[in-house]
Amino acid sequence: MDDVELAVDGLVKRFGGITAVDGATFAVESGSMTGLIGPNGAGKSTTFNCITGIHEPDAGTVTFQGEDITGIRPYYCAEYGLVRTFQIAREMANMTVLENLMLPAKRQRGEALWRSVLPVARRDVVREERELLERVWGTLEFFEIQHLAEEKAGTLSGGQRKLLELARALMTDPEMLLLDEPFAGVNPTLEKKLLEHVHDLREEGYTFLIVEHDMDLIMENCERVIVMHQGSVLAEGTPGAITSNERVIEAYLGGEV
Ligand SMILES: Nc1ncnc2c1ncn2[C@@H]1O[C@H](COP(=O)(O)OP(=O)(O)OP(=O)(O)O)[C@@H](O)[C@H]1O
Repeated sequence: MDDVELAVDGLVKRFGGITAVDGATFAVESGSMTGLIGPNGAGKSTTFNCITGIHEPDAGTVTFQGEDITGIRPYYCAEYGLVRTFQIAREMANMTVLENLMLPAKRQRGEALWRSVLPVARRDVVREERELLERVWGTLEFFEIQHLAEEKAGTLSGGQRKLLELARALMTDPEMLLLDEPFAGVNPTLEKKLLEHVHDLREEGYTFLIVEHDMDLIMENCERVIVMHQGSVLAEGTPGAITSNERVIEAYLGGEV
């Protein structure tokens, strides 16, 4: 692998008696679009949560751009440039699309913290707000959802919400995005659009790791695929190699999907 963006090594996460992730080891190449697949309960979401600081792993390491980020809190993880998309939570649903995009960008700047201790000229605040709004509108335009700016997030369709989730993640200025089922419940037209956006962003240099149950979608759009099974990595390779891998076929035909 030329340039490793993210490396997960011997990751373990237990919940009481359940070992959700059991020694997962894999690497994601910079600028790649990599799929993380596996039968239900394979440990994909828990792996995402351990990488992005939502869960603290019981063992193993997470290295991002050569730095050990194991166990750091989600906020710091985003500061490093590594973010995962989140479903729009209930409190976000009552906010407009515009407000939903303003919030992560403001948080990223640690606004409240430094403003409370440093005197800031009013014109700087105004300039920053203007720049932020320009970024928000740029992002809305990129995703072609300007017309939804004043809509409450809770009123959006499933597909529009997925666009908003991706847009929100982008507002934190990431370098790598972890997408957990970004296409679930999205109609084919919006799915195509969403995929185009992801490919455009990839061409700009973003790295993607995507958990998705739609196997065809992963195989058609990712250049590398990691297969998890029972908490560890069963296989890793190109879509062609994965599709014909006997162990992968067995894991999927084991009646778990
Ligand atoms: N917070 C938790 N508490 C207890 N057990 C959990 C918790 N989170 C996950 N698990 C268990 O860990 C295992 C792995 O779950 P995980 O959600 O990571 O798998 P997954 O591959 O993402 O599955 P799916 O494709 O169904 O979303 C499952 O047995 C699950 O029940």
